[in-house]
Amino acid sequence: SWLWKVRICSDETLNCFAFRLKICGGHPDFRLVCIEGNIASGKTTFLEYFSKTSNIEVLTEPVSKWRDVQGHNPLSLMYQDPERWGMTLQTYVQLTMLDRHLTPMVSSASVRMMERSIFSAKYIFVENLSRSGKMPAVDYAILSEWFDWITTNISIPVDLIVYLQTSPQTCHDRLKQRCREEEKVIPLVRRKVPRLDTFTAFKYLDSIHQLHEDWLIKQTSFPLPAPVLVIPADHDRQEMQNQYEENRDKIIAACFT
Ligand SMILES: Nc1ncnc2c1ncn2[C@@H]1O[C@H](COP(=O)(O)OP(=O)(O)O)[C@@H](O)[C@H]1O
Ligand SMILES: Nc1nc2c(ncn2[C@H]2C[C@H](O)[C@@H](COP(=O)(O)O)O2)c(=O)[nH]1
Repeated sequence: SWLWKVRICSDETLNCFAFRLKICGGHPDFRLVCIEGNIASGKTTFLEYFSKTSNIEVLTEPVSKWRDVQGHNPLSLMYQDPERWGMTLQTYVQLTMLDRHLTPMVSSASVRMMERSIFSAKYIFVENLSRSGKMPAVDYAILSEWFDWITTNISIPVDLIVYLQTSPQTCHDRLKQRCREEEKVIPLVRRKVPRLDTFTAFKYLDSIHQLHEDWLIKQTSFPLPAPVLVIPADHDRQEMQNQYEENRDKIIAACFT
């Protein structure tokens, strides 16, 4: 029996055990709040504000990984040719968002705020590529099987979704202001051209907006992994900080009910 005890305590067994625990969802000792919203709706700004709170740990979207994976930029490739590169980007988004969900806390905080989720990657962005005819059915089917396997076999607890609800016009204006390199291929003016642009910004932002509304407000499209707290986010910076403060206690309380 001592040999069995030695085997149980051997490193590879413990590592394997820890891995299984991680995959099978050992109960995390923190609450997770996913901050959802359209492109340029103010999620990063929201997280920057709450990152100053001692009891909250913040995880932003791994956009830097999508812009540089071993020297490749799948985000840029997708914007330039979504039919060819949509699957490539979404496969990597799904991997990196799963990694985000499973990343252990690095602090003693009891609440983690995470920018978006593996759920919005699938229910918003993959769905948008598919519905706009920019993702072949076979790609959509394979991504969906991957997503279903992951969410069936791996525990991915979410305690609250905060939805920063904006109008597409507000996001359009802020996107121009931010001016991210890869997004420059999105024509930021409503162009009247005979053929449809790959990404006519306003149409793109409006589609992404509608998918958020269907999922988080009307609740007619996909299941919700957690309750939703809606924060109107079209206001200016100062008013948004007031909104953040007015909702701070509500956010924390919702995590522990
Ligand atoms: N309330 C606001 N009013 C005006 N500009 C804002 C506001 N919140 C954020 N911004 C600006 O809009 C752009 C997008 O904000 P960001 O927080 O990066 O959005 P997201 O993370 O949702 O893409 C940034 O340039 C940011 O400085
Ligand atoms: N095709 C996808 N694009 C995505 C996804 N998640 C984010 N994004 C894009 C949208 C923006 O260009 C950029 C960062 O998003 P912000 O909302 O922070 O501006 O990445 C996705 O799953 N698929």
